[in-house]
Amino acid sequence: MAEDPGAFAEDPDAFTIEPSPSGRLLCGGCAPHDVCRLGVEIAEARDDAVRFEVVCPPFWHGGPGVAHGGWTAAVFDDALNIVALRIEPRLVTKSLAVRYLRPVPVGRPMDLLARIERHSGRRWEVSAEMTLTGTPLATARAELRTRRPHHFARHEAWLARRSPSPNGPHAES
Ligand SMILES: CCCCC/C=C\C/C=C\C/C=C\C/C=C\CCCC(=O)SCCNC(=O)CCNC(=O)[C@H](O)C(C)(C)COP(=O)(O)OP(=O)(O)OC[C@H]1O[C@@H](n2cnc3c(N)ncnc32)[C@H](O)[C@@H]1OP(=O)(O)O
Repeated sequence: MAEDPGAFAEDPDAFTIEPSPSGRLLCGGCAPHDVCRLGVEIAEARDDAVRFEVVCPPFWHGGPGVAHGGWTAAVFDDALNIVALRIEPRLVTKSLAVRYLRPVPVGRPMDLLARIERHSGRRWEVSAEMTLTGTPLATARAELRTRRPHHFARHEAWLARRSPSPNGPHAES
């Protein structure tokens, strides 16, 4: 079915990123808590790079004293977006590749440096490294996209067409 963005009564994409009461840039799930529940804090920001202090909370442990790999990936997703969000507020992650080099400890402050590698049009290439006392634990690369207008409204319209119907689920593609 053709999509007409002009047909959307309301554009959820119009939301703006406002710093939380404590000045943090937080995603939708953490904004009401005024704290990043992944344990990510900006330590230092430059034009094309941001340094973070990250600590894996105990409830994200995978093995004994060791972070779940999904925590590491989520932290990279967060940091890699934040480094570009400072220039372009309308981003989504298109791909994310993580290399797990050593186990990541729970409850230990670590350093994460994220940088913009390349930017052209809607395409952003970003990279990051997580270290403990200078030793790399994990690295990541991601490709981000500047969202097209009406990205979230388009998603909602697509989802609405997936609603169960009397003729059975997924009757319309
Ligand atoms: C969940 C979003 C969160 C955004 C958060 C931003 C700020 C938050 C504020 C403060 C936060 C502070 C720190 C931020 C920390 C973290 C940020 C996390 C960022 C994320 O973790 S972000 C979630 C994961 N990442 C996605 O969720 C992307 C899903 N991936 C796509 O969205 C597209 O893939 C895209 C845009 C990457 C490439 O798209 P493109 O434009 O280059 O290519 P194209 O147009 O050809 O689309 C290809 C096929 O996707 C269909 N398609 C496209 N857009 C659509 C839409 N809106 N609705 C329904 N279908 C859609 C087309 O219809 C076509 O389908 P088909 O092949 O069947 O024709």
